[in-house]
Amino acid sequence: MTKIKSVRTRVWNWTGPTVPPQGNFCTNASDALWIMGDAMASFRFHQWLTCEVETEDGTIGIGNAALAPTVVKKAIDDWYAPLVIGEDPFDYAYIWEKMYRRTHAWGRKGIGMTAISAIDIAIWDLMGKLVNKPVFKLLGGRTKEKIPVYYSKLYADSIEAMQREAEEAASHGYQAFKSRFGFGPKDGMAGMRENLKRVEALREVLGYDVDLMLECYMGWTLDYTKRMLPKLAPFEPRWLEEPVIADDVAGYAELNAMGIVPISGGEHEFSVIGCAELINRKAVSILQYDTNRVGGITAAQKINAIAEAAQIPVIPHAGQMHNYHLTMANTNCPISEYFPVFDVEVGNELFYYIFEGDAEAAGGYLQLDDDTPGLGISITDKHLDHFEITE
Ligand SMILES: O=C(O)C(=O)C[C@@H](O)CO
Ligand SMILES: [Mg+2]
Repeated sequence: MTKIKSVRTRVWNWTGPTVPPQGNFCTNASDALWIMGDAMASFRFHQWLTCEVETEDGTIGIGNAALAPTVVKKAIDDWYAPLVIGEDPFDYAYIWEKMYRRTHAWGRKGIGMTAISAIDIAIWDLMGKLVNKPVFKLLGGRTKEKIPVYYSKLYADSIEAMQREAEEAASHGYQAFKSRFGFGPKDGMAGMRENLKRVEALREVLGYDVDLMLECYMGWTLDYTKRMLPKLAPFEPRWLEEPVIADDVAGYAELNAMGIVPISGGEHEFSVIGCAELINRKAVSILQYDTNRVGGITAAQKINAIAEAAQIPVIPHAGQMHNYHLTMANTNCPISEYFPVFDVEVGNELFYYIFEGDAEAAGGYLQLDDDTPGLGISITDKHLDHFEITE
């Protein structure tokens, strides 16, 4: 069997045009700081990491990650690549444990686990290519004719702009939509009313026969969320996402136990055991690990089994092919998040400019090809003018 001979990392720094963020476009963890600065400071993904794992026979698997790419690159180059080179990619579970355990003192959450994720995703792409099968066929196969997706954008804006965007999205056949709150604890009662007006306005144009999800991106507090939940309930949100900071697992459990609106989260949780804690403590009703942070496909598939046993649906955070393959192969993953193709804004959509082959939604669904090996993406040179690449 062919062995891994190299791991190549590149940081893709977007230098092209970006859509400037509106004020109050999305609450986030930095809102609690007394000096208000850049509204996008705690989430801007204008850099991306690609990680290519190559075997002796010249086959290349592609992985990627979007968290702190320059630091993750250094971690892979200096620490993780040497652990992987010389291994058989089909020993993926062993390789994962080797990466996890050899760096356990410092690597098990955050940067370290993101590095493991990027390599692991590349190894799955590689395995698919080596056996000429799509990754979802290695994970269990097709559990759905096609994957329903939810439209994920609707950042807070004027009521008219949000209604226009929702109507436009609905006209493309989406049956589920996720919107972002613009106001949080620092905005007091007046901000609460602004939040509620926008949810009401979205229901006004979308009606109540489709799903509406609401995202806080960790910009609220426990107290604020407790006050908001009864006010949101009449609008029948499918879930309230990441109301409080990721470390406040007790807060998630308390909010979820209120049973007013299902609480979702997990996109900032790491590893099998980290997600198992969210599940075991019933901290979330919907688990949303991010595959390129949580530990890649190897970890995600184990988490899927734990979540399924607890009957907690898994809807991975973000678009991207690795998430779609997992969703296709798991009955307990009912739907995928979908970032519409758009000019670069917060950066969620940057992967469309780095890769070719990402599935595109049509009529509210997307499809994976039974005959395309691996994840089905390649690195494109179409937008090279708009990137500064560090190797
Ligand atoms: O898509 C999500 O769930 C995110 O958290 C993305 C981020 O951009 C906040 O909206
Ligand atoms: Mg989210």
